[in-house]
Amino acid sequence: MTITVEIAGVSKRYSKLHAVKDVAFGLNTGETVALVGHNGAGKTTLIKLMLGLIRPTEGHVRVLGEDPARGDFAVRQRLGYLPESVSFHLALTGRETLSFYARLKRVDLASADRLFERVGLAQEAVDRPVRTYSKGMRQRLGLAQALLGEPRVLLLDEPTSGLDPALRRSFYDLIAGLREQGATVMLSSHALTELEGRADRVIIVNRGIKIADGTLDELRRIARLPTRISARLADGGPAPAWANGGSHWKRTGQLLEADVSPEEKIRLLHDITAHPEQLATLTVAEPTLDDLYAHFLSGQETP
Ligand SMILES: Nc1ncnc2c1ncn2[C@@H]1O[C@H](COP(=O)(O)OP(=O)(O)OP(=O)(O)O)[C@@H](O)[C@H]1O
Repeated sequence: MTITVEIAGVSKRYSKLHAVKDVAFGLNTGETVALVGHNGAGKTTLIKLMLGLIRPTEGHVRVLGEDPARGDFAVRQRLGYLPESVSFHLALTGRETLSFYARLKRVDLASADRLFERVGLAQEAVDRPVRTYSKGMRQRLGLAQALLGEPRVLLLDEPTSGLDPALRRSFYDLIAGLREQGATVMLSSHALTELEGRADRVIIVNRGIKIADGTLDELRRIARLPTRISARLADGGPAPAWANGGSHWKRTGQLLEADVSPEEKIRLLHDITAHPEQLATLTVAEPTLDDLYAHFLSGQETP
């Protein structure tokens, strides 16, 4: 794995306000990282710093080994960006829009054309003015623009907001393909549930400070939140021994539920599954990203 983005001791101040405060992290090739936080937490500021649109007040930012604020064309060419709200010239067609950005990035037009298929914009639509596009089609065009020149680093600000579930899925499929090709993808999002299983790593920011950074499993280990085990007993049989031991089972009819610590979990599951004939169903719910997010933010002041 090679590091593609390095943020070291970075702060960004606007007069007295710290939009970002002493943040450090690295992003690697082939990694999809979610940047999450409340409104005003500093996500867009971090993305702007990586794009070189603003300079840090302190610390340094490196993208593909260079300072992005220097405006090095070779770096900009390998950096893709999808802003939170894409706004295109409504009178231009999809093809004209993409050609415009392709010229700016010095990408040949034939490869730009192939992006329409990749993002799922039908040929019938590409020669229509953007004015006639739905929100999802505009987002696809935005993504095609971000993918121009096969970027090594892709920064996506709230990429799935306003998209329907089918579009979201196809969007994440595309991201998975980019990850396989070794691109670094950072996406900021409020949609925590959909990030599970899709982001390799999650960085949580609050009031400009990084408060958590790790894979979902790592964050679960740190947070030590309980796992919920729900077991529905088969009708007619005797109550299993494990249901009588320990005081944490809550029983509603045939349904038994308990919140158990990471240490207890394996032992209990072992006991429960020793007699599968006694069970109708068994569900094991690990803490979700929503739970972890609430945990890491608890006790913190939020904006
Ligand atoms: N150009 C600016 N001048 C002054 N303050 C700014 C500027 N840009 C951002 N801020 C402030 O910095 C803080 C972080 O803003 P930022 O836009 O990075 O948050 P965010 O996490 O992207 O929020 P959202 O989820 O709402 O997009 C906010 O308090 C914001 O008001």
